[in-house]
Amino acid sequence: MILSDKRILEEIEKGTIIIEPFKAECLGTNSYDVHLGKYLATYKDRILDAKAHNKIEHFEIPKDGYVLQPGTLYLGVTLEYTETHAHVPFLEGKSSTGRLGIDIHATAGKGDVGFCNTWTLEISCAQPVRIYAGMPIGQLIYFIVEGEIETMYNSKDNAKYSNKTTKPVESMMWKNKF
Ligand SMILES: Nc1ccn([C@H]2C[C@H](O)[C@@H](COP(=O)(O)OP(=O)(O)OP(=O)(O)O)O2)c(=O)n1
Repeated sequence: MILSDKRILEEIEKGTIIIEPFKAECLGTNSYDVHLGKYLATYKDRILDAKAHNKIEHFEIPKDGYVLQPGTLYLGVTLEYTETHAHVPFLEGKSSTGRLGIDIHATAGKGDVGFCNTWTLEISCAQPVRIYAGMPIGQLIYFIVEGEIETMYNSKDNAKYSNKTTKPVESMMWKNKF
């Protein structure tokens, strides 16, 4: 089950969901709209290696926007810092971004109970498109979780994306043993 607008507000009042900054007008019927933060990043190397620590370069989106090009993976970040202590948060695109040919995640939409951070966006586009810091970019939806949680995401030793940041974070796949 997905939380309704009223239930999201109740959870915010209880402190089990935190969204900063929070604006009432961003609350949808059963979602909350999130916005593009000012930093983007691209990988330094063209060929990525799933076993290696692939380094990224951050840059700021200029005031008059930045044109994304097809064939490049851009890492973005939500303006919003979120904490979700009792539900499973999912990051989804918005129809209006999708209709511009913008994907905001390559494969990872699911968050974990206990995740406390900004969200890294895995951005690609179908054709060149100018994007702007602060534009609506996606939406968070909240699922009710069944059963007790033994290990919250932020308390896991191996929670790779739990260091608080306002910038996009590169893949930490290199920390996995395989
Ligand atoms: N587009 C996304 C998707 C997820 N996350 C955050 C929320 C998740 O709680 C956290 C971890 O996501 P995954 O479990 O999908 O990632 P991994 O399994 O690779 O990492 P870990 O081993 O830390 O669980 O990353 C994010 O910032 N941006």
